[in-house]
Amino acid sequence: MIEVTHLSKRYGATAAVDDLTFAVRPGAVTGFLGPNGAGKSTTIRAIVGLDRPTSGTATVNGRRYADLKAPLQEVGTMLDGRNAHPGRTAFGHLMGLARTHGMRRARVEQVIGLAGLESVARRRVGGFSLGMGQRLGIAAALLGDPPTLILDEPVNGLDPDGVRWIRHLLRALAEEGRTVFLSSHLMSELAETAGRVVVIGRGKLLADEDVATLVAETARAGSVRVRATDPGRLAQALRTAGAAVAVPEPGTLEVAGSTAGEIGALASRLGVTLLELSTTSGTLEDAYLNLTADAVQYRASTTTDQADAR
Ligand SMILES: Nc1ncnc2c1ncn2[C@@H]1O[C@H](COP(=O)(O)OP(=O)(O)OP(=O)(O)O)[C@@H](O)[C@H]1O
Repeated sequence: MIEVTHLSKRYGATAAVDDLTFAVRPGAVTGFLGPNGAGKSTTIRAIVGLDRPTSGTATVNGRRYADLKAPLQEVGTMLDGRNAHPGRTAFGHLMGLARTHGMRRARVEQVIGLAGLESVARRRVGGFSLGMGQRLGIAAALLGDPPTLILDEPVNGLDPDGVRWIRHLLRALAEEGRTVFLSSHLMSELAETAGRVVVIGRGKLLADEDVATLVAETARAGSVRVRATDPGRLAQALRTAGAAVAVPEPGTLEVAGSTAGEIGALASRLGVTLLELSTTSGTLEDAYLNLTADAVQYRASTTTDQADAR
């Protein structure tokens, strides 16, 4: 379990992380989302002891990272896929890590298999594609067979096959009872992988929820697209019934606050023939953009304010 409690980190006048509190539990993949500059990397660096918080704490299984006896066996991290020496082979890089942490060659072979690196294990890391570098970073994170994994933007640079691979791997690791925490600035990347999401903006917590709850909330906020023989009459009746009706193009209605079934029944009562009736549920991406809209706007207006002040 990862626990972040009243965590704040300031860089001069910038509050990169501002009184952030959340917990990441085992047995699920938890996504860590926020727009660029929201404070995700700063939070992760505080969790793994690379940044000293201005105030508050970040612990893994109740202890600060610096106090962990065998960090590699307790927390697997991937903060930057490209931290291996370019002149080394993938195998050499992993073997070096394994030796300094008292791990056996068999484990190195195992993680090379898990990360799908068999065919390139003897090649120099300097010639690796971004995706291969990410796989190597994940292999290194898994080396100590840790119960907790923290991955900063692991999907970055992976092709569709790689994305599918990492989704399966992370879900399987969570199903084994591990704590899996990964950051992204794209909801779409996480929606199919994570069971839970922690969303931040401007260093503050915006949401800490099950993805299923977010999906349900988003679906409720969806709308119904309607084309009908007498759209004007149908629109009026819908408005009278309390629905919000927009007309995106002549003859087409966009209805919120009424289900497709209710609209169908109403049209039938009015004797209006429906030509189209389709539900458009809001996407998780929409929910995320709504959540973070203020954070992004704030950043944009701050830049403008600064420009105006000059
Ligand atoms: N070492 C530093 N010195 C000064 N400011 C910093 C430093 N590191 C981060 N910041 C600032 O803190 C804020 C949060 O940055 P952080 O990198 O944690 O965000 P992020 O959510 O990881 O963003 P991204 O998705 O772009 O990686 C930003 O305004 C950033 O400019």
